[in-house]
Amino acid sequence: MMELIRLKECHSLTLKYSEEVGKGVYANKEFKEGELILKDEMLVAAQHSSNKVDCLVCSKCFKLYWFCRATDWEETIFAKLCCGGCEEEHYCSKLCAESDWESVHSLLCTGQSSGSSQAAMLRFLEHANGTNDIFILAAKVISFTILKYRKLKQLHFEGCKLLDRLGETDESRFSMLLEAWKPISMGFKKRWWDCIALPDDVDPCNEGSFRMQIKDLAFTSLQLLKDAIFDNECAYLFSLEVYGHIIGMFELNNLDLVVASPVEDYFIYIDELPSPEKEEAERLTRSFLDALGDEYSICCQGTAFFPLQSCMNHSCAPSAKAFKRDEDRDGQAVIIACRPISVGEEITISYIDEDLPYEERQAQLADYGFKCRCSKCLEEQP
Ligand SMILES: C[S@@+](CC[C@H](N)C(=O)[O-])C[C@H]1O[C@@H](n2cnc3c(N)ncnc32)[C@H](O)[C@@H]1O
Repeated sequence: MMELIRLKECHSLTLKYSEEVGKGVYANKEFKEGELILKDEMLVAAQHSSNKVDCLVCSKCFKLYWFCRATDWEETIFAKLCCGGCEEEHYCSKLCAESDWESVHSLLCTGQSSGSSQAAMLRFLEHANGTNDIFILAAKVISFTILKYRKLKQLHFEGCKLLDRLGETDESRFSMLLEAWKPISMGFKKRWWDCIALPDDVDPCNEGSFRMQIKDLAFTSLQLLKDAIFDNECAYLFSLEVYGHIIGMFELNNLDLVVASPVEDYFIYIDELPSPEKEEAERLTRSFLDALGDEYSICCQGTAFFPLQSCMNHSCAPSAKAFKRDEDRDGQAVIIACRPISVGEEITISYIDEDLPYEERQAQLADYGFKCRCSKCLEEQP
């Protein structure tokens, strides 16, 4: 964990473990109110399939498409293609396309040059889109780990060519797989079917069969994924236990991906202009807004895995807020201090609307599997 913090050069933060709440993030320096604490880059992310129709974003950095400036015309045309030739993913630049291909997409692509069985991958995606698109995120985690493992293995054996691969043992392969898995292990929690909240329309006496149905759904999805990308050397990743934990990690981590539409800012800006500049600006931009249609201000919505943010615990009187500033136009998580924070203090965020009454807060937090005992709850509990 500390390695990840070092890699991200977050010298101002530290991770600690407590019996009561597990991992937590603590301040190594003082933060002023409004100061940036952390920009956490997502490891894997996916836009909700229903949101894809209304909001075109880069599949790697999640910047809104027409907001990205390409350097020249050729780049603009080239940038939008996936390296494998599928039409599912779109990119704002060649750099994003190549980086996504190398880190995740090459195994999940349904194009001609994909590294998986196209028909099997299509079956997996169809099932995920028809049931729960969290499976696509889980597939991305598995693909990320396999590709990283292969890269580590290649690097390792390039380094000891003369050994004629004698160094390749089950043990060395396993330790490379563990190394590839390390960033994901940060968010590992409970199995999906154990931690998913019971929906309101399910009678508590049917809880057992509900959880069984969820497990069966995960099993079906995993079989379809195995048909598409199974790798014998990474067989551990394809166990139902690991798959259930990966999905559970998204269920329990408060990791929404939101990238606002820049058009919203335009309206705020225009509203604040004095007359007659306001009317003039509206006249000049009306044709552009008409061309964009009614859904111009829909933001990108999805789910992402942010390794460090996933270690931040909840408080109804939080010390920090996940809050995008004007300049934060991509899918990174931005954490800002919402009051002064002293050295050694825990950085907490609120997973819910902390202004709700006590009972409602506790009910919503039950979905995350815990009863909140923060200072505000202790004060307000009946
Ligand atoms: C996003 S994770 C936070 C990191 C977590 N402590 C860990 O070890 O990975 C959310 C989980 O942390 C625990 N948690 C977070 N805030 C808590 C709190 N105020 N009280 C008790 N448990 C909490 C719950 O188990 C919750 O499902």
